[in-house]
Amino acid sequence: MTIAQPALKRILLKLSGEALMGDDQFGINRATIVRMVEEIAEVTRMGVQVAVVIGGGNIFRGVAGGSVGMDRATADYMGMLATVMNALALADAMDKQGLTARVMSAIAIEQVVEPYVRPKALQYLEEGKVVVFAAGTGNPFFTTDTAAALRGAEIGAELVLKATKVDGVYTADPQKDPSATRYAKLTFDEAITRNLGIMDATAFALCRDQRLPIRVFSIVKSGALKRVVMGEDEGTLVYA
Ligand SMILES: Nc1ncnc2c1ncn2[C@@H]1O[C@H](COP(=O)(O)OP(=O)(O)O)[C@@H](O)[C@H]1O
Ligand SMILES: O=c1ccn([C@@H]2O[C@H](COP(=O)(O)OP(=O)(O)O)[C@@H](O)[C@H]2O)c(=O)[nH]1
Repeated sequence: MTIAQPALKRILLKLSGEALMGDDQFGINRATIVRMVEEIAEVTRMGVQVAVVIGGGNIFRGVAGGSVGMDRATADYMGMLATVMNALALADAMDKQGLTARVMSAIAIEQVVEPYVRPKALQYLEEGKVVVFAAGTGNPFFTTDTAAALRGAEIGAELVLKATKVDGVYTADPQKDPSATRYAKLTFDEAITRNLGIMDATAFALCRDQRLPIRVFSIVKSGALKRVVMGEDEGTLVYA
């Protein structure tokens, strides 16, 4: 009997902050995080190297009211700090489930997390550790989706996997337009010219230029991460 091998060796998984909320209104839902970590552990055991970029929307949108009228860059730094909190929670859950996780932050907070140093991140991945990239790109006016594209390119990931609440890229936002239909695949140029709001244009453009494909899939659907890693058709593929 031949055992099926994963189709991918190194992946960059983008988890939106909102995905960590589960059914809660904001914050981190423990059951949701535990389930996600189980899925990550499963593919790691198959020998896939996993790096994660975590969002901050679940915490940041909870405090965003207080940022109304604030300087944009200052509010963005608050958003980046929110991703550090999520990264710590995620890494803690990973350690509890037998994975070895390392958080690397794009902003220096040295008493709390180690700084992002690319060769160190590559070393951890080679060692089978899960690297959680926190604080996005470290720059205001960007998003964690762009951070996923950037770090994905930097570590030589074969694919960026965007795990989100919807199960792919639709002709319009499916949460607002029930008649929207899902693409099985589409090019970056199509995604950008059609202004599809699933990811920002900066992230799409970076992946397009680096020829780094993105697969958008549902975080709610159990086993989806493994199916993507096995090369099965799950969600939507965006390619150059
Ligand atoms: N064309 C589209 N196809 C799929 N989802 C879309 C589209 N346009 C907007 N969206 C929205 O983008 C969201 C996915 O982005 P994500 O980063 O997970 O969420 P957020 O930006 O709210 O944190 C989905 O929840 C969906 O409602
Ligand atoms: O490189 C980055 C990444 C994130 N952010 C800020 O952090 C917030 C949270 O990130 P994001 O919205 O991407 O999280 P998600 O939607 O994935 O939960 C953003 O709104 C930005 O304010 C930023 O300024 N630069």
